[in-house]
Amino acid sequence: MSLLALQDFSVSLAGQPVLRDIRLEVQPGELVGIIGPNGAGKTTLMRAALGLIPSEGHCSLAELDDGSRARAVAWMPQDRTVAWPISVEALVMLGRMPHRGPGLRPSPEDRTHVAEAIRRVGLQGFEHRAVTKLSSGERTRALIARALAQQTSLILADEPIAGLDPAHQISTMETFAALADDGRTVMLSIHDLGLAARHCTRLVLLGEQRVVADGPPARVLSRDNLARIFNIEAYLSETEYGPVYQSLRVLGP
Ligand SMILES: Nc1ncnc2c1ncn2[C@@H]1O[C@H](COP(=O)(O)OP(=O)(O)OP(=O)(O)O)[C@@H](O)[C@H]1O
Repeated sequence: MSLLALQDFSVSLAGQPVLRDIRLEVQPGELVGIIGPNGAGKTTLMRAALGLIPSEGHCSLAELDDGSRARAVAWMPQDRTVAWPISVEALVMLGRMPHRGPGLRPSPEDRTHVAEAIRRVGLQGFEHRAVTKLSSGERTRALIARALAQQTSLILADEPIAGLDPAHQISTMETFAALADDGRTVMLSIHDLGLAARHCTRLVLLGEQRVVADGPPARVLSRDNLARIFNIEAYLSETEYGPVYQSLRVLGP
């Protein structure tokens, strides 16, 4: 059974339709990249699926009560603001909140998950640094660690690799791929179509308020889809490293 299933799912913002009749079912073991031009509705799709903004139609997550949803789904928003100067360790520990009662001290298991999440994003040695004193990429990685520490079946992440250096973009995508290999599900929005093609098991292309294409990266990143939705021509080839993609040129004015 899929944890995330959307049917006849529509969202309007300020009276304007943004997404119409979305049908999307995500299975365990998938690393799903949500792609589409600026304004296509990637953030809106994830926020509405989480119930953060109103929607119409069916969303399986809406059937969960708040506590169950917090134990089932981790959310990493695009806004990386952390208002308080708490330590990296304390920020990542917030990911454990759904697993223990309010006011209870972290268990050894909580501490293990936090340490492991910090290790996975390469922030060992930063545990006691205030989050407000991190670089923007380091703060992004701390927020990814918070989502990892939550130990959920599903992670939704809004442009998690934006602003990361190349090595950390790759290692973050590899971390998500490893989670998917373990039977968890990761759905992320992403503008880097090269990394999307290389690491995602499935791409969902949003455009014209709908799902334009949904499937393996090579099929979704077709010449026609790239021209019609992104207005670009690109190079895409299957290589010994997997699919290699490069945007080449804008097609029209
Ligand atoms: N609060 C809001 N009120 C009205 N319209 C909004 C609001 N938030 C977003 N929109 C509009 O909804 C559409 C989808 O926005 P959304 O942020 O989901 O796009 P996106 O695909 O995530 O874009 P980007 O790639 O730029 O992050 C856009 O046209 C945007 O202008």
